[in-house]
Amino acid sequence: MGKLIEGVWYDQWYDTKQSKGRFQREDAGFRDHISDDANAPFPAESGRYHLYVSLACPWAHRALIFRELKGLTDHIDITVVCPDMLQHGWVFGMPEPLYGLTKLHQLYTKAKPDYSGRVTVPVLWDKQTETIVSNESADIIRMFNSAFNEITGNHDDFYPQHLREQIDEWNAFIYPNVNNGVYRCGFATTQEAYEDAYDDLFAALDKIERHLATHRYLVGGQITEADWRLFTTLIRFDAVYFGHFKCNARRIQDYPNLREYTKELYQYGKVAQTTDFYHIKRHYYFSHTMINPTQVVPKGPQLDLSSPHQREQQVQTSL
Ligand SMILES: N[C@@H](CCC(=O)N[C@@H](CS)C(=O)NCC(=O)O)C(=O)O
Repeated sequence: MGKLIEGVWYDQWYDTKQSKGRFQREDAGFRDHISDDANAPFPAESGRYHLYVSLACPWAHRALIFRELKGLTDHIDITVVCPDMLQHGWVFGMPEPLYGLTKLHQLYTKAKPDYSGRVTVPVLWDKQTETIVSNESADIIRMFNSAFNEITGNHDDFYPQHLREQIDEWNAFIYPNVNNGVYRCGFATTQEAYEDAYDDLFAALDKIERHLATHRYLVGGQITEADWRLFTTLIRFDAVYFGHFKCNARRIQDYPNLREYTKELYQYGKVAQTTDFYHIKRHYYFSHTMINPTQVVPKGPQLDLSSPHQREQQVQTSL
């Protein structure tokens, strides 16, 4: 694990000394946008963009899910990095297809030779101008949601105008407390920082559990972006965050509504095929050697994600 400083790679762990042991996620460095306007700098075009992902990473998983749901698999190719992220950061098992690079940080310096910052997935690459359009999953899923609609003919909308305010509210609550909340637990280097993050996380999950007792989804009776953003953390929770990140007040299995909701989303469309528990467990347990120095990866837990979910009955009985 490391970062680029003025284009040079340094192998270093997150610095939590300045923040009293608290993990603080860096903002993404590339924030451009693909648009459905043909004259935009990055216009939507079939075959022009390439997505670099890790199957382990919850942020990259959002992008993979939207690529599937929005019918983009024939229009945007992907490269999957190795689950092991060690001294070189994210690396490719085989040289990646566009330039034969072996490490993801080489792609960042190809886009910006003096880049400073962390080298993260997902990365949305423009083959034409040979640069990174965006390495921010929150932006990438918005682009996938609408920019390619004319090309794919898929007009499913996970961020509909009339629900935007409520979706944004849930996102603003779920990001610090849940999505990043599990990392705030796992990467904390002081007891106090860990306990604060843990309390925030379980207060948030308890609140979402109560909400899901009377609402099938987070917002508006339909699956939205807010659900998919929550899902990629929930699906990793029992396998990784509960043990490895010490998020162990309760498992998702112990929350009846969250458990069935997670199953419903997992069973939706081709979402199960975007979820890879080998990569998920291997990445976290093998890469974070300061948390798990033996690099032993647990065999369990055994999860039942495929039995029919009970969401209809659950929501009806509590109304
Ligand atoms: N804000 C980014 C965060 C992405 C992110 O932090 N990805 C992690 C993988 S789960 C990563 O690549 N970490 C490498 C590092 O921090 O060095 C997004 O949502 O796209």
